[in-house]
Amino acid sequence: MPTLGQNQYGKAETRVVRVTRDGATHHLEDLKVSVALSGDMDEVHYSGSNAAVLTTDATKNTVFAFAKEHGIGSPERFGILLARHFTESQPTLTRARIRLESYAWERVPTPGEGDHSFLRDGRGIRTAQVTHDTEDGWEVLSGLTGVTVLNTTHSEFHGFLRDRYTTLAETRDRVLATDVTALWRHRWAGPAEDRDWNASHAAARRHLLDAFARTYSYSLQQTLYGMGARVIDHRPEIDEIRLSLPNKHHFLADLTPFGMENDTEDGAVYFAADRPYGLIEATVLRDGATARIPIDATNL
Ligand SMILES: O=c1[nH]c(=O)c2[nH]c(=O)[nH]c2[nH]1
Repeated sequence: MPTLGQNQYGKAETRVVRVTRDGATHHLEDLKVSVALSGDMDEVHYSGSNAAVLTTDATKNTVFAFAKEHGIGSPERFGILLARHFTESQPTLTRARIRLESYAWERVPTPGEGDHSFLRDGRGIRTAQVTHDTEDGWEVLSGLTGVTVLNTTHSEFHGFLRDRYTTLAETRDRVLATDVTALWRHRWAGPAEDRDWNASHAAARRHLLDAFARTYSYSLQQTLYGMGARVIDHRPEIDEIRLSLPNKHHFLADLTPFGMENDTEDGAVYFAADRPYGLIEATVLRDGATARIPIDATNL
């Protein structure tokens, strides 16, 4: 008889929006939550007995009930509350992994008319992944995705290997653009739903953007390392960060058929290519730390 391997189940992509009222000033939290549970699940697969199965429907209901009862606060805190609830309330559930996306809204100012209008912020999505395993303990990852950044200069690329298929021209001045996906692992220091996850996230985000902007780049790989190292150097609570950076190529448009020069010196026109794109990925680790973020965790 074939053996059942790793398995998990739960409700994926529950969208939950919480409004908190402070008089006429309202606050909005907007999440997508995916629950994946594991444990004593041999029987449901082998024989169809559901006796050990907490329904995926109940896990979805728990997301809404917890949002009302405990508030959200931050994706990390909310993920910790949910993971703890599932592993501590059901003996058959020994592992809970909660993935969260958080969508930011900024206010549309309406002086004198209350504060209840919002504009969805398009500057990327905040992510988190909380895992509680009754044997292995806790892991909290925070991250972001879809944060698009571009430098119009201070990027060169030359000196690379050449083989018979290499045609790329060397460049001393190019546009460097990417959509940042990053996931970082927090050093675990006990139950921490009350930690200031929002401040930690804001600081890590700031360091990533600052390092992207300030690195004089000879490759996107070098920029990636600079971004990760900046976070590790400045945030003692973070031991590991994995980055996935597509190279959003901007090619100089060929204007010679029109008798026009097009060079970077005095401002140029680029063709912003869509695909294919280079994809540069790496983990940056604190000295002595062990890499635990899976290599494809940033490609979900
Ligand atoms: O920053 C870059 N890294 C590469 O590895 C690469 N390869 C390439 O064609 N262009 C670039 N740019």
